[in-house]
Amino acid sequence: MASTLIAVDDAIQHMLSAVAPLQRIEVVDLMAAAGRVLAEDQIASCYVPPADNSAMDGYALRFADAKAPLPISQRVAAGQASQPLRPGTCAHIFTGAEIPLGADTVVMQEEIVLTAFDDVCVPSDIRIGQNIRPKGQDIQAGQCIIKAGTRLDYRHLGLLASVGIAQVSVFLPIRVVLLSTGDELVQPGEPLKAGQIYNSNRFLLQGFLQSQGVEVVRFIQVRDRFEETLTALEDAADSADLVISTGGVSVGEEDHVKPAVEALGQLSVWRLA
Ligand SMILES: Nc1nc2c(c(=O)[nH]1)N[C@H]1C(S)=C(S)[C@@H](COP(=O)(O)OP(=O)(O)OC[C@H]3O[C@@H](n4cnc5c(N)ncnc54)[C@H](O)[C@@H]3O)O[C@H]1N2
Ligand code: MOO
Repeated sequence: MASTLIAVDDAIQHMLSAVAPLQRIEVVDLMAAAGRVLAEDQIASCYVPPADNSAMDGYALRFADAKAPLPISQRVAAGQASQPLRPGTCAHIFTGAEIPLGADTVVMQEEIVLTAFDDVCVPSDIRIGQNIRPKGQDIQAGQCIIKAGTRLDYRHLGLLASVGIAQVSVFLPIRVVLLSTGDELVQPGEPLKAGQIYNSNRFLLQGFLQSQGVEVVRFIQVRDRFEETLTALEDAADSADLVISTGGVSVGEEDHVKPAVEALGQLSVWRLA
């Protein structure tokens, strides 16, 4: 009978080719988006960092001006807008603050010497561009930062927030009904009588499905009766995108899932190798 068995990979291919991806979409706040699957590519509409900023507390200046003592013409802290730098001067600047237009170098405050007039003298071994985090170093505007189909985790939330995205389109979860068949099944927590066995499949499946972001909308347990199995399958199909049943698929008199499926539709994959 080996020739009637279907290889697992073939069965998976067969089932995948028979279904279409669900396209139900909703918009959720970023805080509620962890674990959800993105429905659209996410494009950055701004740069990160949004402007050149200082990696150090110190003095921003034009590299070309660095040889002479430089009077301090402005003070810029993080969160403040800066003014264009007056030629021949420097700006007292703090970590995270925007580099004034015209400045191209930052010297740490530990490395400078103040003259008697509070002008700033910088060492001779500075490099142009030092201690500046350039605009767009992390992300460029227009760049796709996350592709549709990505399941969002905490790292994606941080990335989306960094470009100011507050809401995202995500797919609604797949709705699954779990159907356990078998007169012998008992829920954990109940006493186990002769002939009975604990329903472990339900917990295994439900736990796995939930970990995959699937919504288990209902659990049904049926006894080994044809009518009961038929009714349960019909009910389940009404409220679910997918019904997963366990048990009742052998070939004995007590196995009603196969005839019930055939009575309601068609069985297209049967007997796996
Ligand atoms: N002259 C010196 N300057 C600095 C020294 C030093 O030894 N001498 N040490 C540097 C080191 S090391 C560090 S670390 C930083 C620490 O500075 P801050 O604590 O002021 O930096 P942050 O406030 O953490 O900002 C860094 C950067 O990140 C941005 N930021 C801050 N919070 C958020 C947030 N919630 N979301 C997004 N981005 C955030 C902030 O704007 C800055 O660009 O000091 C060096 N300086
Ligand atoms: O070394 Mo800082 O103090 O974390 O970048």
